[in-house]
Amino acid sequence: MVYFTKHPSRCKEKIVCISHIYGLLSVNASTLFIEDKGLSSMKRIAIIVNPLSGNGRGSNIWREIETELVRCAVSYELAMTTKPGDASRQATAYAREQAFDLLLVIGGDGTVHEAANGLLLSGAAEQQLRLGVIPAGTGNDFAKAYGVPRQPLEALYLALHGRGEAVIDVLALGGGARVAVNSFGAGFDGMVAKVTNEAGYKKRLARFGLGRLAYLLSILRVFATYQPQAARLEVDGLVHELPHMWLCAIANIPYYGGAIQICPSASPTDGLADVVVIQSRSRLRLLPVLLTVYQGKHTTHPAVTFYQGTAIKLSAGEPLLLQADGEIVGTTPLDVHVLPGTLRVCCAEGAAKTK
Ligand SMILES: Nc1ncnc2c1ncn2[C@@H]1O[C@H](COP(=O)(O)OP(=O)(O)OP(=O)(O)O)[C@@H](O)[C@H]1O
Repeated sequence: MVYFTKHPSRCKEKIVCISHIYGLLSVNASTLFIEDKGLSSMKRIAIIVNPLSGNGRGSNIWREIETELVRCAVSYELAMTTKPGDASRQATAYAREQAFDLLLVIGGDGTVHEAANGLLLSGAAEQQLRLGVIPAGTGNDFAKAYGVPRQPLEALYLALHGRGEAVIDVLALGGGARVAVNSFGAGFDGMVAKVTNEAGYKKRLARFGLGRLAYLLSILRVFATYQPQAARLEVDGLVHELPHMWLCAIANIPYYGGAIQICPSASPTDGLADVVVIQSRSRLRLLPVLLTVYQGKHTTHPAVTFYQGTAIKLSAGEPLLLQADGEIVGTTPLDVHVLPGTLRVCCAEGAAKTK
C-alpha cells in the first residue's frame, strides 16, 4: 500500500484552507471556481487510485485530477493500489481514521467493489464517508447508474460539489463477508466475467476507450458454447425450479457487463433486490434477448422472468461461477440479502431515486 499526502500547508501555491474548498459553485470543463461557503467543519478527501484500471487509464486520469486538486489547493490523502485487494484495505484504513468526508475512487467497477467492501467491513461505528467515483475502468456500470460523467474533471466536480447524494442499499453475500454494490450473477454471466477478465482483448480495447466492446465479445464467445443448468431459486421463501437456467442475476442497479440493461427497473434505494432469470432449452430462442438486452427491451421475452425480494438463495446441480460487480468471487450455492440504506454515494441530482 502506498500513501501520499497533499496538504495545503505543504503546497507552494497560495494556501486555501480546506474549509473553503467545498463551496464549488460554477463549473465548466476546464475551470474550477471555488467560493467560500463557510464550511468550517469540513474534513479531508481520501483518494484511492487503481493506476491499471482501464489498462492504464486510471493512471492518466489521476494525473489530470492531481493537477486540478493541486491547482485549487485542495487537501487530500492518496493511496495507490499495487495489487488486487489493496483498495479494500485502503478504504478500511481511511474509514477507521474517521478524518475524511469523501472517499474518491479512481478506477473501474472492480475497484469500486473493493473500496465499498473495505468501507462497509471496516467496523467503523458510523459511516460518514461518502463514496465518489471517477470512472476509469472498462465497464463503469456503477458510475453510469449514478449519473457520474465520463469526463474526469466533471466527475471530480460532481463529487466535490456534494449536492447529489444517495444512501444506497447493498447486497450482502452469506453472513455479510462480502457485499456487491451493482449485482451478483451466476451461470452465463459468471462465465462472461471470467472470460472478459482473462481476455487479452479487454486491455487492448480499454486502451482505445472501447472497454464495453470487450464484454460484448465475451458474451458472443460464451453464448456459442454455454450449456444451461438445472437450478433452484428461492426469493423471500418462495421456491422456483429452473430446469434450463442460463443465468440468474441479483441486481441493485439496472446495468452490468458494460451498460447492459439487465434489470431496467432495479433501484438502489428501494430496499429490494431485483432478480432476473433467463431460461431456455434452445440457444436460438435466446438470440432476440441478446439483441435487445443492451436497451433493456428484453423484459417481455418469454425466456426472461423477474422477481423482487430481500433474501435470495440459488443452488444448482453443479457449482456455477459467481460474479460480484464483475469480479469472480466463487461459485454457487449463494445466499444474498439486501442491506437497505447502507452506503452514501455521490450522484448526479435526480439519479438513483426511489421507485
Ligand atoms: N495495482 C493493481 N495491480 C493489479 N491489479 C489491481 C491493481 N489495483 C487493483 N487491481 C485489481 O484490478 C481489478 C480490476 O480493476 P478495475 O475494475 O478498476 O478496472 P477494469 O477491470 O479495467 O474495469 P471494470 O471493472 O469497470 O471492467 C480489480 O478487481 C482489482 O482487484
